[in-house]
Amino acid sequence: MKRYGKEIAIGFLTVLFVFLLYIGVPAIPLVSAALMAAAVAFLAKSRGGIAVGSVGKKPASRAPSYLSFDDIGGQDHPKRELMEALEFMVKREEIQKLGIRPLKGILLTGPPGTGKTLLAKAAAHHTNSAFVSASGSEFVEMYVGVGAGRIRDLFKEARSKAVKQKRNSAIVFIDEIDGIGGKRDGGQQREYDQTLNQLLTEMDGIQGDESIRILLIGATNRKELLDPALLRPGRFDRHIQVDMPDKTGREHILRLHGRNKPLDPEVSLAKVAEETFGFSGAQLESVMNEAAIYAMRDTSDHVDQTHLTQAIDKVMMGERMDRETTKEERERVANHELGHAIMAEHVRPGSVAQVSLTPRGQALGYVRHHPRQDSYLYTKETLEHQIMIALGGCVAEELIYGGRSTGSRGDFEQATNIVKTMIESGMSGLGIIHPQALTQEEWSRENNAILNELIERTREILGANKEKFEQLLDILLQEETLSGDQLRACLSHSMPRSEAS
Ligand SMILES: Nc1ncnc2c1ncn2[C@@H]1O[C@H](COP(=O)(O)OP(=O)(O)OP(=O)(O)O)[C@@H](O)[C@H]1O
Ligand SMILES: [Zn+2]
Repeated sequence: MKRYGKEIAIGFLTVLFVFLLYIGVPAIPLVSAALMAAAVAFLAKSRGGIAVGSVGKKPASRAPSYLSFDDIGGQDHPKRELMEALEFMVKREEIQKLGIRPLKGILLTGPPGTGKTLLAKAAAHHTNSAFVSASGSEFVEMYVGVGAGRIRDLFKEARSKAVKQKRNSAIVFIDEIDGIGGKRDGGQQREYDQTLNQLLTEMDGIQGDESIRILLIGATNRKELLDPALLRPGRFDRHIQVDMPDKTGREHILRLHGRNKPLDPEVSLAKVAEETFGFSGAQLESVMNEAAIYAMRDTSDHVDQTHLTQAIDKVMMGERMDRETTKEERERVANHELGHAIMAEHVRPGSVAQVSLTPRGQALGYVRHHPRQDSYLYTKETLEHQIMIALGGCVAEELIYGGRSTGSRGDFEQATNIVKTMIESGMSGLGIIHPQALTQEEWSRENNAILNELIERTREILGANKEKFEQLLDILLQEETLSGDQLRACLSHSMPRSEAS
């Protein structure tokens, strides 16, 4: 009915327009023409939801204002667990009849950028709940009492938003909840206590029979820091682990973020997934975005595989820098990187993809390894090999220049992290231990023992290959990059110098 009304209105205006023209009133046609235009605009708008200004243009594909579980890549396990837990909210009456205590809190734990916030938003959509959120980091510097007030307001806001949106439930999401519910010791203790107490009070106040059901979802990447009071039954009842995506998950995430981009038909996202071992969802989103930026720089209207490869490097290593380096610096960096690369080929033949002297981000050079298989278990041998690859840079500098430089800081950090894993996994001389039972001194003694032995082994291997450094250095300095195949060709047989270039 309504729609016909508009058609009739237009018809009427048209007749009026022609009539006015016919009787020859000169000023009026202008007015009626304007009226006509307005009517047409109104009609177009009411039909397609598109304003006249954009008729003819391709309507921008607008993202829906909600986020569903289908918009989250990978993470099948956390998604399933979360949906199961949410049944408690959906099937309220059954739960009440059976006298089951209402689910009050779900804790999502896992590394940054893995989609915890997305999961919380999808949970709100799935249960048709209002959604409010805050971050624990907001609370850290607050004056006494302010934090507690903010928590109270947050829950109040959740209830009133649900009423306004005519929903009968609300989800309160607190990211970095360790900022509020951190263990009660150290510094700003009084404020922590008040804020945390308020949060506990709010949680305890959640009833199963309220007209607006509240669910608290917390996220943290440091669960061990949380106050045990938060983890007691009746508070955060469910803990869901959200991990880094595996290869299939990575491909799924890449596909989701590629939906709004013109990808070249030849693009293989499976390959990108393979090469992005260890990337979080947030980093994968970044890869897709950066690839599109590279396509724009190339004035290409498609994102192709080389754009994606460039984007992986950028997200992994940072933007390519035009840094002025001296000849001596470049040589040292080249030898350092060759140390990593030769060591890598020694312990994992075929693993080096490329050695590069292009400064990126903080690094003056880098070695790109072929993607590894996703693996979740590491043997002592693999961990030792990883440490030796990390130490290869500094050992090479020692062999060639007789000393280290500051360029190995990151390598040492990586090496000591792996040593920590080894000690904690009972692979050290200390046997199976509880890590917290070790004193600082015992830690560093064991750490040094392991590292010194591995430095020695690295030195032996690289020392035996010393002449290869000279041969490879020339190519690397000249070409700025050295492919894995070039490296392997040189290592497998003693290449005369002339063949190297
Ligand atoms: N599984 C995923 N599927 C699709 N996109 C993802 C996924 N994980 C992360 N992202 C992308 O990364 C961004 C950040 O993710 P999100 O904020 O959910 O991570 P988080 O785990 O909450 O991280 P933090 O702990 O840093 O808050 C998202 O907006 C999205 O673009
Ligand atoms: Zn290094």
